[in-house]
Amino acid sequence: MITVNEALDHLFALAPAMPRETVPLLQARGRVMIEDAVARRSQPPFAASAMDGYGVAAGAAQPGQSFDVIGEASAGHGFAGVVGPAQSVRIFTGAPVPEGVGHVVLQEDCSRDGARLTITGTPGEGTNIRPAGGDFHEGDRLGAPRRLTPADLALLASMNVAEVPVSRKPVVALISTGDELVMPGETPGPDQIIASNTFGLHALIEEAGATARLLPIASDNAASLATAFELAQGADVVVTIGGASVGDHDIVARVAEEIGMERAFYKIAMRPGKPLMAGRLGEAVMIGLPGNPVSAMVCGHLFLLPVLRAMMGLPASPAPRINAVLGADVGANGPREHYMRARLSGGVVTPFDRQDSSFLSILSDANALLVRPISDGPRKSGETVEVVPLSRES
Ligand SMILES: Nc1nc2c(c(=O)[nH]1)N[C@H]1C(S)=C(S)[C@@H](COP(=O)(O)OP(=O)(O)OC[C@H]3O[C@@H](n4cnc5c(N)ncnc54)[C@H](O)[C@@H]3O)O[C@H]1N2
Ligand code: MOO
Repeated sequence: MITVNEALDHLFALAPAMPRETVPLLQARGRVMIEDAVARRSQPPFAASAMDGYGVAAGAAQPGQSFDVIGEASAGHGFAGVVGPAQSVRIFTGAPVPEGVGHVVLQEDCSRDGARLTITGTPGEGTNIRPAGGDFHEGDRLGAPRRLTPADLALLASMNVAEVPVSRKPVVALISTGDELVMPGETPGPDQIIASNTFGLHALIEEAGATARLLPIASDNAASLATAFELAQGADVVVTIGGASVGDHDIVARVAEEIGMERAFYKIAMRPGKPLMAGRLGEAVMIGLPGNPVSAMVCGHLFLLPVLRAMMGLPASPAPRINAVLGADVGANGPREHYMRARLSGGVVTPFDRQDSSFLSILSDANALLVRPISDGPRKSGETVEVVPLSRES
């Protein structure tokens, strides 16, 4: 059996890179920008007032000083004249600062009588003026590759960049297999259960910025599975769920190979997730996930997400790990790397007692996977361990 990292390397080698496309900002959320964006203007483009108040000459903002108010500057409407040492302008937040003004005094620190202004408070040291280019300058770059966040989109808009080059979203076909499965909302027969990890994986894929295509459940026979593979044509990644193990009805590997899948690996030294398989299927990469619901989801985090990220142009790297302090004693680990469902809180990670790879209630409570290396000895509470965060602490 190969290791988790060896399996990941195989998958990165199999994964096709997505072509480039250009999208307007409103469609760019969560997309991977694959070329640097260059600011087409500076921000602010002019020295701008940060407050509502009165603009006076630098050094003139002293308690008791009086000025003639000679005009007004507001956002979108500058004051064209020059402001002399005994003069001031009414000015509002965002307005271009007129020539001659070096300080904006807050209106709370002033009293006004007609065209006469007197500083009644004590203006602070700060000038309340934002210098031109204080945020960024024309020509500054937002580096790629990066998955665009809401903040990035606001920055790009501010740079006057209206559309961005991104990688096309990978299309992932999801095939659940098994005579026992029905869809949520349907009425299962006495020996049937509801397809579940299919929906978790769908959400993981969409959250990663790819497109998930849920195909009809395939029955445990070659014809049904072959039909599902046909329906998956055109996808960049074909993911099967279940039928990966050694039972008489576990036919995914055989049927996939019959239709031309070139196997890269089968079985990894990992728990849960041992019967994972992968290979090339035409232009696509095929990933055969184990059916146990938690196994499929853990493999989704550890393999599918890194592969999708790499396909979209992000660095080919494993699921991020952090260090945490162990919150309970744990026994020795066996010959497979164990990803224990755990709760991470305040830097302390505590594995759940029940680690059955079919218990979704435990996975739902977990927000991290505690990584137990192959043949790791027993560990005491308080030792430092590695953790793969699954979601934010809550
Ligand atoms: N003799 C052996 N038996 C098993 C081994 C082994 O090494 N030797 N490995 C075990 C491990 S580990 C796993 S993991 C499972 C994986 O089996 P399959 O990938 O063949 O999955 P199935 O048998 O089809 O299903 C397993 C389990 O999961 C349920 N399932 C399947 N798909 C879904 C779905 N989409 N949603 C919800 N539940 C699903 C299915 O009903 C089964 O209960 O094999 C062990 N056996
Ligand atoms: O690897 Mo299986 O995924 O342990 O349950």
